[in-house]
Amino acid sequence: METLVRVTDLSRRFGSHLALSGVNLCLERGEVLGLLGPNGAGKTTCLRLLGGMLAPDGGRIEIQGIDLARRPLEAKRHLGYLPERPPLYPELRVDEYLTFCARLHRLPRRRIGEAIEEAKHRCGLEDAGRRLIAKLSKGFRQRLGIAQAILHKPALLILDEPTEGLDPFQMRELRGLIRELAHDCGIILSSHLLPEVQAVCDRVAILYQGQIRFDDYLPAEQPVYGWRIRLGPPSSVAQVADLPGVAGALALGDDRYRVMLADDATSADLARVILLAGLELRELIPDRSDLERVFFDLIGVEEAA
Ligand SMILES: Nc1ncnc2c1ncn2[C@@H]1O[C@H](COP(=O)(O)OP(=O)(O)OP(=O)(O)O)[C@@H](O)[C@H]1O
Repeated sequence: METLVRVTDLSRRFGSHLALSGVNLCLERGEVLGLLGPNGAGKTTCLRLLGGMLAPDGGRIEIQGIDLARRPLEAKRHLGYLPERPPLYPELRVDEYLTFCARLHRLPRRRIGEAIEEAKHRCGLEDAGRRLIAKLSKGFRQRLGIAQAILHKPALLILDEPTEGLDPFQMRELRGLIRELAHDCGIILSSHLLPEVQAVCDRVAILYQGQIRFDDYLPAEQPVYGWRIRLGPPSSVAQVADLPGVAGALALGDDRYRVMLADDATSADLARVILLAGLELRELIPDRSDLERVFFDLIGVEEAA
């Protein structure tokens, strides 16, 4: 494993407001890390610090072992950054814009043409070179934003809310691209959507009020979505498992059960068959993974408030 990024005890204030405090993170090559949190949690601040756009008040960032504060130019050579709003010039054509970015990345002149073709190919922009940026769809603009970030083949790619504002089809395409890019670099992306992070990331760090509250790998397989029920006594796991639409049941004690539904069954179906079987339904709640529990405890409550 090659550690691309190591963040230690990072903090940043804006006036009296502590936007980020005591953040520790690391990222290995090949990993996609999702920074998940509600609006104002500190995601953009964290990514801007990682990208060297903002200086921290405390802590340390190392990119491929290079201290970003001490050797910024050297460290930044290893990173590509897509801000929340891609820095595009609508009056330029795609090739013109990428040539401009290649110069900013200080690519040698003789390598620019080849680097642009490769970045366009990876981002599905092969036929877009002559198109005016003003005329590109939102999905293509995001692709172009990513193309400018990977021109110089960085080891670390930072993507701030990359799928924000895309339609479901564009989102799926961009997720595929992110997974593919992760074959040869490490990626940190931010999102405020749990399913988004679950769909594309290997690991998730939940940021809330400027602090990391959860940091763990996601299971390779999506957790099977289940339900927890509590019935009136007496009841048995066999009664629950035999209900139509129930694929499996596990007794949790005190007439509580974890229930897996067959593919097309819903929680409303479950409630109906329980009542039809003459059982008393006292509780029916979604069975969440640890990640979902943390996320909904912190963020679900916040958003509902
Ligand atoms: N330049 C700034 N000046 C003052 N306060 C700022 C600045 N940038 C961010 N903040 C504050 O820091 C906190 C974290 O903001 P940040 O943009 O990092 O959150 P976020 O998680 O990216 O939110 P969003 O999902 O809305 O983009 C917020 O309270 C925000 O108002």
